[in-house]
Amino acid sequence: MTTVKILGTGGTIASRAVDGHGAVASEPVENLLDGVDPEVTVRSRDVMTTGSYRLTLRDIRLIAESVLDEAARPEHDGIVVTHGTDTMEETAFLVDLVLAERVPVVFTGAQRSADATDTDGPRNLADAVHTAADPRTQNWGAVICFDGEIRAATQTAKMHTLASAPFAGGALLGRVHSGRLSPVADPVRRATLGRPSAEFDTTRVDIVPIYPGSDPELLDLLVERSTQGIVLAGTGSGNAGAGYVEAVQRARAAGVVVALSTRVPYGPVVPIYGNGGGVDLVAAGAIPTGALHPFQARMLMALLLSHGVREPDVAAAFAADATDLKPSCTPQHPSE
Ligand SMILES: NC(=O)C[C@H](N)C(=O)O
Repeated sequence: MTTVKILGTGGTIASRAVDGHGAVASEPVENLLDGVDPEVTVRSRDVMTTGSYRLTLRDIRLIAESVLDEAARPEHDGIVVTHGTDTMEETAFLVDLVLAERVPVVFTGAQRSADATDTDGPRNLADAVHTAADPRTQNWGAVICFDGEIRAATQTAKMHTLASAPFAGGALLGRVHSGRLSPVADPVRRATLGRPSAEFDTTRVDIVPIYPGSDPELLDLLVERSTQGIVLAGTGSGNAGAGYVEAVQRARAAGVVVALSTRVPYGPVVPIYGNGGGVDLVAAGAIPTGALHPFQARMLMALLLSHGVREPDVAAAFAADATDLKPSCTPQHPSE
């Protein structure tokens, strides 16, 4: 019989209203298993029970370690992680970076609490278990399964605060409905990185959004606060206004690694513009993050820096995401 391990971490799928305090993650994962396919042997345990907006890098490392430990056990065909949607893209991406095993790791959650009459949690969890149990998902890495869609963790982001299908961006690998999984594509996976150590917990990488009138001296303040890395969420294809090129140069001179991402949800960073734009920022030492959005770029940079990786190897790691011409998946059914 197929065996799936479910790791609970909290999120809306595990939340109930607490009088006057809003919804709070409180349900152990074993209370959420009602809709799961009885044909699959399910084992479950809680790693933590919290809203994902509260997660620290340490928490994310502990979740990733639990996943890797379970994935290494030969009795498991797949792993499911229940997780809040707010930062699911960070945890799922970190797991994808470090997962060497072939077992799929399927993240899911809910947009409506466990005590809502129309909660979407049970269906999402049932879909996630089907996905993890299906032999065709072996070697898919970490994926996000939500509202019937299965997406590669890489490049996926929460794009809607309330919608029942909040995730988009990453490659669509398959669809699952009523216990039937239809694969669409296989992900193109990057080389596996070493698992995070305790060093990861305190590796400081900050994100700086660029907007009209934003102050480049924020970079200097972060350098003063001993940041180790800065990800710029640039405008458009990766640009910034007056003063940022010099601020990047100062940060680089202080030994801080700077990456250039974009605040735009879709499309890669491509140095096109001068006069302080992407061409000048890259010349000043900012590493383009390709199609990785700022929050996943931050996770990759934090993992690399915590492993002691220094430039130019950080730049080489980002080069894997550096072009939209490289497909992030190979279609199984080109017509879909
Ligand atoms: N839908 C959710 O799970 C959102 C929740 N605030 C969380 O991330 O924990």
